[in-house]
Amino acid sequence: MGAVSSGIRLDEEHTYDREGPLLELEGVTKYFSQESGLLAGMQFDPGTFPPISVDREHVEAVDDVSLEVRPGETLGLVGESGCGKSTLGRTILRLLEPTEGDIYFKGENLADLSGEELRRTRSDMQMIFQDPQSSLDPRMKVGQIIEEPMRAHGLLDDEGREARAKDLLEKVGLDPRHYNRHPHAFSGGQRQRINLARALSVDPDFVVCDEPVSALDVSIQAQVLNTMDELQDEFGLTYLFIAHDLSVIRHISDRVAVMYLGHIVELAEKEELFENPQHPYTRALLESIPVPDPREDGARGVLEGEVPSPVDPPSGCRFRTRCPRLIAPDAYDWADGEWAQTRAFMRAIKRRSFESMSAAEMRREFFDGRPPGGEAGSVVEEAIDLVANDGETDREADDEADCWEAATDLLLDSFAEQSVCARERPAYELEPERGDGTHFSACHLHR
Ligand SMILES: Nc1ncnc2c1ncn2[C@@H]1O[C@H](COP(=O)(O)OP(=O)(O)OP(=O)(O)O)[C@@H](O)[C@H]1O
Repeated sequence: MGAVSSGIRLDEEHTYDREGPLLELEGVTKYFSQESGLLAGMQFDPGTFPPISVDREHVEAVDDVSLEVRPGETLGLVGESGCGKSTLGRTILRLLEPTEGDIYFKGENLADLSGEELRRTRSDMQMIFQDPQSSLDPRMKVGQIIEEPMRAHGLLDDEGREARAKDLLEKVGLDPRHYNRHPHAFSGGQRQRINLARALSVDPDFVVCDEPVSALDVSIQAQVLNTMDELQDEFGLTYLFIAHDLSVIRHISDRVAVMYLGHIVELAEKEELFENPQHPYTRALLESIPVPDPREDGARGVLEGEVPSPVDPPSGCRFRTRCPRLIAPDAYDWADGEWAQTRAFMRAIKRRSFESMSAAEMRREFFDGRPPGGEAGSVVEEAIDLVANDGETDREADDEADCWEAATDLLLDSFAEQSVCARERPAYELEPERGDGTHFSACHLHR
């Protein structure tokens, strides 16, 4: 093959123009097994050989994710750090072996591919990473860096590769005369452009972009995003765009998937998701975007508490332990407002967010003096008794802590763990308010 003269696409005949998704995930799950703490995880069982076994814990990084990515679109994947976004991206590209589930690319199950087919599919799916510094070999020249994937896939001859590398430099907004420079001569934004050129050198159809602009100055981010947008049209690209920053996601995405602790909790077209968010987690994320108004303190509805460990994630809805809208357990009768008060009381006890007070003060503070009646009321009274300081003189700190813990356990076991949010994993298709797409929300409020 000679130099590329007829445009930048290498194999237009392989462009995916069929109906249906380019990529489809069915129940994709990725657990990492890790040994639990030394000795703590050792089990001694004389009935087995060897009698000592090591308890393995599983980090449930991605759990049962099903979604599709359509040809030509940008699907944004957003969520707090550690929620499993990168793991999902890497599992899609088979850089990690899925624990369970299937990944279909252009209708083919990736697990069934081998030999030439697998090789071609691998070049069709590329990834760019957050840190343009460490992903570029400082000893190599920019031209070599861009040509490397073409060489690995046996594309073009030396002359053709050089011509294409220079073409690509121009396409990503760099000077082709810088072909012989080393990466250190470039700024962060320029280095990310080099990464783009390298990923595009093999003419992929699908690119996983893992936080590609997070390490860049905000002023540079938009420029790189705009270039990525232009290249998407020219190269016929489909992006899975991973970011924790909602403004970046809003800039680049057509549809947005929100991830929390290994689950997709909401997925909708961009406008629908930003204007009509349905999942309490999405709402909390949107509300925590800093507002550029100095009079706002930015602390509206901000997410409370820590993300639980993915080693032992909550049952049902994984967000329920932090959710301000946890659903009332059906096992009790609740009069208007009683559940909201009880839920707030339960959270305050769990966080120990108030100083010890008398039972009467607690009833007044949390229940306007009228705690719920019936069985729910008995549980509430029992919890109040546990932490109330009535008649107590100088309880030891340890005893005090035990009392709060006992009250927390009682309330969580009696109420939170009985909620449908704890008992069933939610999944609902909703009617969107905007656009004609679909709107998925994993929240039982849509029951
Ligand atoms: N190789 C590994 N072995 C064990 N646990 C891992 C491994 N890789 C990731 N994890 C864990 O899996 C979970 C998901 O991590 P992942 O990096 O996918 O999240 P993320 O949303 O991309 O976060 P970030 O934006 O911080 O990269 C985390 O709890 C992480 O500690």
